[in-house]
Amino acid sequence: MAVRVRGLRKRYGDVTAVDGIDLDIAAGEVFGLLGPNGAGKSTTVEILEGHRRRDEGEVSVLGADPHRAARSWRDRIGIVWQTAADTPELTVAETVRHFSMYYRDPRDPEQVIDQVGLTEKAGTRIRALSGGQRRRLDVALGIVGSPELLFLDEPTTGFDPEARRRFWDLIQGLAGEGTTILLTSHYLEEVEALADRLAVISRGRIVAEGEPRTLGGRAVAATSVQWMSADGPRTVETDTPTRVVLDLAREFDGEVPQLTVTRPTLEDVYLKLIGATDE
Ligand SMILES: Nc1ncnc2c1ncn2[C@@H]1O[C@H](COP(=O)(O)OP(=O)(O)OP(=O)(O)O)[C@@H](O)[C@H]1O
Repeated sequence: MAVRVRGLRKRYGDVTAVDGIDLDIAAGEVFGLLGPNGAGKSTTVEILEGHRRRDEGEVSVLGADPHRAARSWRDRIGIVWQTAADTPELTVAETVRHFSMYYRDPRDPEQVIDQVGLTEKAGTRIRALSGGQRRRLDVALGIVGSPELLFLDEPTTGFDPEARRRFWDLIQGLAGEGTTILLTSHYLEEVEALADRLAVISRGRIVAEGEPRTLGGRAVAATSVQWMSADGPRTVETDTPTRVVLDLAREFDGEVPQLTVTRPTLEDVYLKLIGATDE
């Protein structure tokens, strides 16, 4: 296990931010943490990173308690901070090179800059980067130490669609090399594209956990079949969509006009899950 958490609790005064979380993340897994604003995602991640003290519970990250871990442990994890680089007058290349020197076994800075798509901006000062470019630099600084475990807290906020796709390729590449990744995101399609497993967290508790494909009974939920009948659009919710389509094909004697067959999206399931705990 790369990450093992049992009974994690954290309070800020009257607010219980994390209210008894259990979590297992296997080595090499990409794990997604989803939840609405204020659900407790960042608090959980910060505790796992060793940047926040917990009130209760057991936490093991790469075999150590993050709160007591040594310098050598820190070398094995990567964190994508929101605005890691505080060096506005340095260039992209200088910053990545500078950060790489903190690690025992860094990646080649030039290659990292290329991986995040900043080669053209390598000679540009940080202060002259756009918001999305800065975020890409944050990602570069998170991976330059070749971490075994990478924490990505809302990594693609502010990315344009092309940069987001490129980032997904990068993450899939890192996962392919065996990097364990804990990702939080508000973009459901991002978690669906990247995560092997995910947990939905709401009000400090995990309300569902599983593969994106099957979360919250998604794979067995009723399927919606829609088509255009002579009287207008029709929709049927069914557990046997194949049978419905076969019957329709027979009825129309061939192509069914404007036929669509849809299962609930991850977003449908997610909204239902967090809605259920809001009542
Ligand atoms: N330093 C702090 N002091 C007091 N309360 C805090 C502090 N940090 C977080 N909280 C509260 O704890 C709860 C959980 O916050 P947290 O940042 O972990 O949520 P989150 O799921 O990461 O939210 P978001 O999606 O908005 O980033 C919230 O109610 C928040 O207001």
